Amino acid sequence: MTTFLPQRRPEIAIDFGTANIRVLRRGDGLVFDEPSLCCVAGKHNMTSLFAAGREAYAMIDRTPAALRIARPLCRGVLQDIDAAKRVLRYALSKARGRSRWRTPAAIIGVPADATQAERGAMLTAAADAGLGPITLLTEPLAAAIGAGLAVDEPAGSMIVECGAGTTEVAVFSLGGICGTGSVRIGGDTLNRALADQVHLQHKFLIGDRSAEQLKLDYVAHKGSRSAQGDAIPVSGRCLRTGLPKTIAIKMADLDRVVEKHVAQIVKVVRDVLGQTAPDLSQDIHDKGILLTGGSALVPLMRTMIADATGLEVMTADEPAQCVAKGLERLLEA
Ligand SMILES: Nc1ncnc2c1ncn2[C@@H]1O[C@H](COP(=O)(O)OP(=O)(O)OP(=O)(O)O)[C@@H](O)[C@H]1O
Repeated sequence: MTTFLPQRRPEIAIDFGTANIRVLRRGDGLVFDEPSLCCVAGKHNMTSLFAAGREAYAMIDRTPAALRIARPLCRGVLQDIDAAKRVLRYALSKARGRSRWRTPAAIIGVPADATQAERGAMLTAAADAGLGPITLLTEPLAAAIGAGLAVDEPAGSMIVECGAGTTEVAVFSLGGICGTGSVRIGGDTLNRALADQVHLQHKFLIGDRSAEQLKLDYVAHKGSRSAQGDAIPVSGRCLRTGLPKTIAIKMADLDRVVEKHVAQIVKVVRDVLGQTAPDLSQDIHDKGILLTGGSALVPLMRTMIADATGLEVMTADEPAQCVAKGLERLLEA
């Protein structure tokens, strides 16, 4: 695994995701895991940090005019350098503990299809936040290592890394990536699709956090044998009356939205399989496909990919932590 390591041994690694940021410290493992957003006060280039991470998450959809929620990443890549710097500085200050690092060498995960400009933006934000030499590592590779796949072997293996902003499909052999495909959709896009469904069908508005909760309730309902009824309550504002209300959303209506969402991911998986060399294909046929990332827990993900490919599809243990676990293994190597 030494092939992935930079020249100066990194002290920390960062899984900077659309939904969550996780910081790993060499020797200590995961030392920070919070939502990757911040809340800023003021306008234009006269802003100051009001809150970040978990505290800022609690403020979503509840900010007065003087405050604004800023998300560093959108669809898996950096969109707001200023917010990225603030969130990174906050995460590093929390992760530092009693360590005395100054400009620590770091590994940061990025999507495999990130452009040079997107990689450059991440390097700039990280350097401005006080990080030293930075090595960018593709997230699917980190996820595969974290999930325990033998990526160094001369045999093909495939993962689907299902994040909040992006979903990446990758085939590995001999420590390298032999094929990739991606679609810039993920858990956040699904939340929006669910909120749109509620809006269109019920003339009812729900906020970002309610949409996330609706999705998590749907997942829990699907997974629970004892779940009662075929509807999930959601709170928001009725557009007909303008009043706050709680309504019930039928599971069948949510099934249709999730199915449409997962179908886009299934298409990418099939495309990548269609471009994979025959021997690697055979290996994947023997080993199956592994799902990683928090959105791997979306119920139809496993079954729809299995049905469309005829392959065994497994979900990694603690899928949301796979990138962080892979980065930790590289830090300790
Ligand atoms: N039980 C669950 N069922 C479905 N989705 C879930 C569950 N738990 C978490 N998620 C979703 O997983 C996503 C977060 O996963 P993860 O932390 O892997 O993404 P990320 O690294 O922030 O995103 P990206 O890699 O796209 O930048 C969120 O969209 C969240 O709603």
